[in-house]
Amino acid sequence: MPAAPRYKRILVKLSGEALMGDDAYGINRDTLAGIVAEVKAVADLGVEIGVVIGGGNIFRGMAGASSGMDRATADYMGMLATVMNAMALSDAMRQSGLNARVQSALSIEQVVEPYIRGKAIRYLEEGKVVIFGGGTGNPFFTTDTAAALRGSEIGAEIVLKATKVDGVYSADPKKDPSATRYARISFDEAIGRGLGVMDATAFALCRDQKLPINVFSIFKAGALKRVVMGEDEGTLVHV
Ligand SMILES: Nc1ncnc2c1ncn2[C@@H]1O[C@H](COP(=O)(O)OP(=O)(O)OP(=O)(O)O)[C@@H](O)[C@H]1O
Ligand SMILES: O=c1ccn([C@@H]2O[C@H](COP(=O)(O)O)[C@@H](O)[C@H]2O)c(=O)[nH]1
Repeated sequence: MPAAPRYKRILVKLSGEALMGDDAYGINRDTLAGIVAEVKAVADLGVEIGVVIGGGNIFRGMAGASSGMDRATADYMGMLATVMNAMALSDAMRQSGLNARVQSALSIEQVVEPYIRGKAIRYLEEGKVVIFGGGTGNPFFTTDTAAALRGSEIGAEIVLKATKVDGVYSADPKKDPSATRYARISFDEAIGRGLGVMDATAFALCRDQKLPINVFSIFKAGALKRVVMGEDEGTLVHV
């Protein structure tokens, strides 16, 4: 008998920046199709999947604020960017045969339906992938925190941070080539060491909800499925 997935319901935090592929900005169609194939491989196992998508490929509030823009205004622009990514992701999923729904934390009902927790859970039970756009709906937060929040709300067993690096390192591996990767690390240690792969708010919420996080590279073929099957992949952040 084939092995069963370790998790029945997961929350995938998908990097916005990863959608760029090798482009300098925006969404690379081939990269998007590759990411969707990774998600489909897990959906085909019968795993219920919620997705929170980032917006760094289009706009980050901090970047706007650093060029003189009001921070909250810049953050709302960042949240709108995540809704665009959610729509592109849902469209690519539809093309691959996946049934996906977008819900937004910001109210733009002509475009996507609003976030309604009960409805999201029903979609998951029906086997639909639910893509949460608009982050938390509040400025001064990130989509990592949205992933911790939605993951807690939908009763996910784990948050899977699908990003550009293959785990949590002792320092940012893009800046420090001598950084080493942890196979496992506790929330308290990750927060205490100020490891920048996720913001402290997201780490703290997951810690308090006893919701583990697995950080892995979305560019490594089959990595998402390996995490879901309970194999060693990336870094497990645990209570
Ligand atoms: N200690 C660390 N270990 C691993 N990565 C780190 C660390 N510190 C900083 N980073 C950086 O964090 C990045 C991932 O987090 P970031 O929030 O920037 O991106 P994302 O969530 O993948 O994208 P987006 O915000 O667009 O959704 C990595 O690309 C890496 O360069
Ligand atoms: O809850 C949230 C989530 C996001 N934002 C803003 O959006 C951008 C893009 O999100 P990333 O997590 O960086 O991918 C972020 O920089 C914030 O400006 C937000 O305000 N609130």
